[in-house]
Amino acid sequence: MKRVFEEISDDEWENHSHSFKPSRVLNTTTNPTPPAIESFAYGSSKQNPKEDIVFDLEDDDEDVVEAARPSVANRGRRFVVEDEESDGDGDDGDKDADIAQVYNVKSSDEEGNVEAEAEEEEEEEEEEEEEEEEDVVAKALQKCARISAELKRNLYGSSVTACDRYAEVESSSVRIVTQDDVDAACKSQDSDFQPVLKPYQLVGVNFLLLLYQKDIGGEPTQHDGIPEPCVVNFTQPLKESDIWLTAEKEDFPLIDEKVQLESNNSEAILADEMGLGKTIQAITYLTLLKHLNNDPGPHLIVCPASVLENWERELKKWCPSFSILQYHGAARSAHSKQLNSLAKAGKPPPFNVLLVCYSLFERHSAQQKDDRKILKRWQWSCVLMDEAHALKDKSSYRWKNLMSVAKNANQRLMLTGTPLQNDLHELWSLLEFMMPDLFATEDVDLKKLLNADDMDLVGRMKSILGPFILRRLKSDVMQQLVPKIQRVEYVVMEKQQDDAYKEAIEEYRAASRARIAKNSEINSNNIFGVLPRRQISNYFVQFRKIANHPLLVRRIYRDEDVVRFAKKLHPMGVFGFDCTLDRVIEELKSYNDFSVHRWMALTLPSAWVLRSESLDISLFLKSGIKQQMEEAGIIRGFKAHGVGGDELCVSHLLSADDTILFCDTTIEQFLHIRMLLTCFTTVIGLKINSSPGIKMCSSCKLSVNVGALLKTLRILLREKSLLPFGVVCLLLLYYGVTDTKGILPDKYVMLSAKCRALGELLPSLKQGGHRVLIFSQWTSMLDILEWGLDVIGVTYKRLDGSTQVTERQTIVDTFNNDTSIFACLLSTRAGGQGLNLTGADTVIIHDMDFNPQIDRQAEDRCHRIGQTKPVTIYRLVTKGTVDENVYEIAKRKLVLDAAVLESGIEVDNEGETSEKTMGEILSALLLG
Ligand SMILES: Nc1ncnc2c1ncn2[C@@H]1O[C@H](COP(=O)(O)OP(=O)(O)OP(=O)(O)O)[C@@H](O)[C@H]1O
Repeated sequence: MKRVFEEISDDEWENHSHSFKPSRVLNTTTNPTPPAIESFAYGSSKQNPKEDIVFDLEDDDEDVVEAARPSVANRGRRFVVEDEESDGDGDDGDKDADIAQVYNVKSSDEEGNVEAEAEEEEEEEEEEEEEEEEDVVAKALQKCARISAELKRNLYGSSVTACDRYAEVESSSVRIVTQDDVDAACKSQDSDFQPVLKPYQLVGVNFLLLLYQKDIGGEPTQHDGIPEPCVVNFTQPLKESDIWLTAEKEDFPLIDEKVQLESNNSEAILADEMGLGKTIQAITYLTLLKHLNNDPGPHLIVCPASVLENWERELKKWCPSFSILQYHGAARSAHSKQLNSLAKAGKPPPFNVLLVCYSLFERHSAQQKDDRKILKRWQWSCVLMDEAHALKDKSSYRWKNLMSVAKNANQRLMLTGTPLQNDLHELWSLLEFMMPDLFATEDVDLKKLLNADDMDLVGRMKSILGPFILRRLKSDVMQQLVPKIQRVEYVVMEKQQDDAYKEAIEEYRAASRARIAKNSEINSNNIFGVLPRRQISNYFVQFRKIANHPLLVRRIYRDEDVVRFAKKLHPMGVFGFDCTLDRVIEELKSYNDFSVHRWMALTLPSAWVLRSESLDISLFLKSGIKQQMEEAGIIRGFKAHGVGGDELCVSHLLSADDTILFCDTTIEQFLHIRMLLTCFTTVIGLKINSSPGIKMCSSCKLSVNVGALLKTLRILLREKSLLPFGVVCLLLLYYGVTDTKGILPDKYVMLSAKCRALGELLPSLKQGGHRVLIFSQWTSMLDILEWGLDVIGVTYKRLDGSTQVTERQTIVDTFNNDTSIFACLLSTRAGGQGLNLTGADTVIIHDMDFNPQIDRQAEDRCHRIGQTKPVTIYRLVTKGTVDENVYEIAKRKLVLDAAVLESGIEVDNEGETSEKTMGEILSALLLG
């Protein structure tokens, strides 16, 4: 089945409510058999007897077909009736009548019969549809099984009967390249770097090269003529004749649709466990393609923003001959025009590798559409997707838009340490992306068809997919890997937090009861019958927040306080001078205690604490800028003192009488100010919505008057020093508030059991010479944790989704290299994947996810190649809260994972099944 993968249309875009539908299956205890989806992880343990059956079938396609067909044993009654009837006379024409007769016999009155007939017809139609849909799956598996069998013969040669996966194959018998070839391909005259692959990495590179040689992923008919597996002379370079598509690749011709449709593809998933060096294997592979096959690309590498810099760095190191272009942020703006005109003119791209982020495929802006248009004009040799589990949802914009670019590539290569999501249909999404011709299912509801409990199906898929996917575990390949110790710290709430939790239970219980009282037909045992879905999710999140920190809800600041603060903030235009008082009150009322506190603290004139990579107090003091600012009347009574080398405390910036007005702003000045504000917010880590600087500037309508300030600004801009920017930005935010009432004292940060636990744990870890990564799913929690770490008195860095992409690698490097920094705060989403943070040897999962694989990704930021110390993982669980439920579910899932091997993950907080689980927990909590 051929699919046309095109850019999402405007209509389609409009109709989508969510780009990424979260979906995670959390297997509950109702299923006694561990779902074996993770057995796709290609473990050697043969848990499923069917595996062997399928494996033996490769010499007999018909049997493969049979094996690939979904089991009918558990289908509904109609199938039984139909089978019996067809057995009788085999006449399809009589079938409906016969079925009706069957139902008539069961029915007692005529009317009922008519209804039953109608229902039956409907059922029949549905079942037929279902059957057709099942057929789509069966057919896809059947096609894939043929190719798989062929590929196994080619890949495993004589080992075929004994091997289920490439990793098991005696590596010497299927090698194309050796370390010598790698040396020759990766060497550079300008560098002393010795690119030495570990033995299993060499196997990985050979695997990719073998698949490159073989033709997979196209229509089966194209594979009938698969050449006999070559007797590989492993040290010889590949010959032109061994490779397909080399002819079309010359001079990077623009896409010829005809050629593309007929071309063969090579696809693979490299799924080694996190930290085993997938990046390096993939880069070496691309280098070898150039070295041995004269295939210089162009290659497109798509990855999460956090690892963009790392990719560029590793590419430069392992493949110095490649020219690389990072197409993101400032580099994007600098190059888009040039790339566009080259692409339009049919000229080859000026790079071997283009590095882009997934975000380029997620939005519908004109800019991103234009970017994708450019990408579509070139014929890519390899489109490589890092952390490819990002493509688990085939209905997402990301999947569709990326496919519209990748469909024409000669090869789609996926890297993921967690190839399997919790659902088979998510794995299918990956496979369909990799091999759309084989796995396309159009609108079939895969969720319905791909049941993870169907061991038969799981076994078949596992065996069929074996040759396309290579996965090794750390325990398999790295005997010397440092141990990973898991610890769970149960923490106990003290009165204030406990009260907050109990109050929430009472409030939500009362709300639920009120709804039950209103409607007597409600099923009062099931929360889904009582509360709307969104409410269930909201309540659950509130419980989780309180379990993490009571300041994450508003309980301390009463409505009167909020109104009082609003009256203070309103004249300052904190939310924009256009904003009415009522609107400010409304806004503040929606804030949690911590946010209200922070807003009040930010409007105070004293004791601003700045923290930044670029802050250098001595530079500031020496530069003469301070003096200029004082002379210009911009600062007065400036006092600075360093804390931990990179903090600056500025007090008494201005007296309340000094007014800083901005009026008659020119565009240029406005842009400067906006830049400064953005800079300021970065410097002190202030978060106001997602793009703080912009929001503040556009809404504040700052008017400019302070000529001296602007003069100084110009000086500062010339100096290109970030520090004074931060200081000046402080001035911009100065509104003359002197009332410190309402600010929470430091002891409040220790209100949570988890922060108190950190208060004990962190100093002792520091004393023991350990360094720590602290993960939370919520950036608001990270904000509180920053406060907590300040109070505890340890140094730290922070990385989350709001961290500039260009800053992320610097933060990683600084943390890894500067041992005076004790901790790194990370959001699980932005910091949990791809990063190398081996500078730490301890991971604290502050709040766990339902899905333990998300946390495992986070753990492996420091448990990876390069780690020399044993790694300890702490999970914090607040006793007597939903935290315990989340942990129990995650633990159960981990046991299942262990039973069937490793699995994969994507970060999603509100998947369907977690919704179901939330419902179960809340039913017990509120209705029990
Ligand atoms: N052969 C090697 N020689 C030296 N360093 C290596 C080698 N292989 C991997 N590394 C280093 O090991 C670290 C982990 O590698 P990499 O980031 O490629 O792992 P990964 O499998 O992609 O992990 P993840 O799934 O977490 O993204 C990196 O710092 C990398 O430079």
